Amino acid sequence: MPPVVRFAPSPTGYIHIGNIRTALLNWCVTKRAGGRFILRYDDTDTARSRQEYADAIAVDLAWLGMVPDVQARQSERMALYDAAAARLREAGRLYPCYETEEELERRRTLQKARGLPPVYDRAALRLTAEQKAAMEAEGRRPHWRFLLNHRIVEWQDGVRGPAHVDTASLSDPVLIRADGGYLYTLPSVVDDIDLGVTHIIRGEDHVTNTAVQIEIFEALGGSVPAFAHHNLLTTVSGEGLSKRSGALSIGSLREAGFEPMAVASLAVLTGTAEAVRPIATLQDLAALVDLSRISRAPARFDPAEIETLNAKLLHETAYADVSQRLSALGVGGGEAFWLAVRSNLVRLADAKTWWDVVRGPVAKGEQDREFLHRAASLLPAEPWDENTWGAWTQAVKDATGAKGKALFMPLRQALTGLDHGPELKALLPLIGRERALARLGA
Ligand SMILES: Nc1ncnc2c1ncn2[C@@H]1O[C@H](COP(=O)(O)OP(=O)(O)OP(=O)(O)O)[C@@H](O)[C@H]1O
Repeated sequence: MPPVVRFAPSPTGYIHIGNIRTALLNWCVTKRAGGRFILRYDDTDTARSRQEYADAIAVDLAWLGMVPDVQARQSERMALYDAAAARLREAGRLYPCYETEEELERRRTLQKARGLPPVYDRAALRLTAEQKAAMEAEGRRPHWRFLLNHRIVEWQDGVRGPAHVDTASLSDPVLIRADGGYLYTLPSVVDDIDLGVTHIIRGEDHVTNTAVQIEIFEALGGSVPAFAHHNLLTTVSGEGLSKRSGALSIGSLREAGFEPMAVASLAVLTGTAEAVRPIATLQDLAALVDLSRISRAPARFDPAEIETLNAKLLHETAYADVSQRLSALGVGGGEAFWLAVRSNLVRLADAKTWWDVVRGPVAKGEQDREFLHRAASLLPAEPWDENTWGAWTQAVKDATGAKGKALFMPLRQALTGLDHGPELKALLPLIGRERALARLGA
């Protein structure tokens, strides 16, 4: 059976490189096996979720080449969660609690003072019907906790190998808040069952959730998917990433002019046993993904590496793959120009700078006018090709005795206005005889 995976961000900010690592790993695992990819907006937190963020997530995924097969929004699926909550209540697995946050905090402080773990003591289970009625009459509204089975929950983790959590060490999780709103835990399981999710690949921030959710899958009679928890990406200084801070957002990397595959390669290969390098397509990247070779330690993400990777990727990119974007930038010169400049680019937009150099005007610095006049008089007739530069500079060398840097640098500076840049044997035919003569001051 082909896999069904989901990427389930909360639309509470712009997704960052860490979130996209999760999305890409899911995409790679499912698409190479002919499976489906669900984009599910976990937007039960109505105060913080925004349509604008949901739209931006879809744009970010599409930019990286991920178009979901199915989209779902939790805010539209409340009836399913209500039905599941009713079933858990009937089964005695969901119970009302009336403690306020302050009461709970006081109890936790006491537990810690006695050297006990700050785990919820299930006091609400001992409330009588009268006590509950009295609290309701006072206007207190319950929140609802899931009754854990207090057992060792085990699973074979795709990244971490055999994994287990003793749910006796956990507080019964709150599934429904006093205002009736659902926390993430229950809707996620209900949707995974309803949408037929077979593999859950997510960050290791969810390991404890997994133990709880496996108990909920079982309580609802759903089949438990395979789980894999990958390491998280951090900043270079080791800090976590958050949608709320906006740091390293996919949108900002796109606006900075990076190639989607440079971003994708770095997001997926960082913190794995694979060497970090630019991979040309998602398909090729998918073939490299091996969940069991993802490191257990958090992986530092260095934005400076994107520049290196982006440059390497462009250096190997074929003209056909960028011709439309070059036209949109106002860059001409066809394939010959692309091949001449691509190894000098860090970002695609840099091509425009070199195109401006070809077209001119170029900056005029200090010039040895006599030398340049001599060189101009030796310029061969067109048509020019890759051999023109070599033949011409040989002629200039023979005539003037200049060699090495003394020969090439004045010519480069006069022809391009710069002391560095693409190889002149490729650039000279694009500049052409007329412009070359003018730049040499002839
Ligand atoms: N730094 C990270 N590195 C790798 N994966 C991450 C990172 N942060 C979150 N994820 C993963 O991204 C997915 C979407 O998570 P979620 O929407 O909760 O994002 P978040 O960045 O953790 O949230 P927020 O900043 O809004 O609290 C989850 O599977 C989560 O494990």
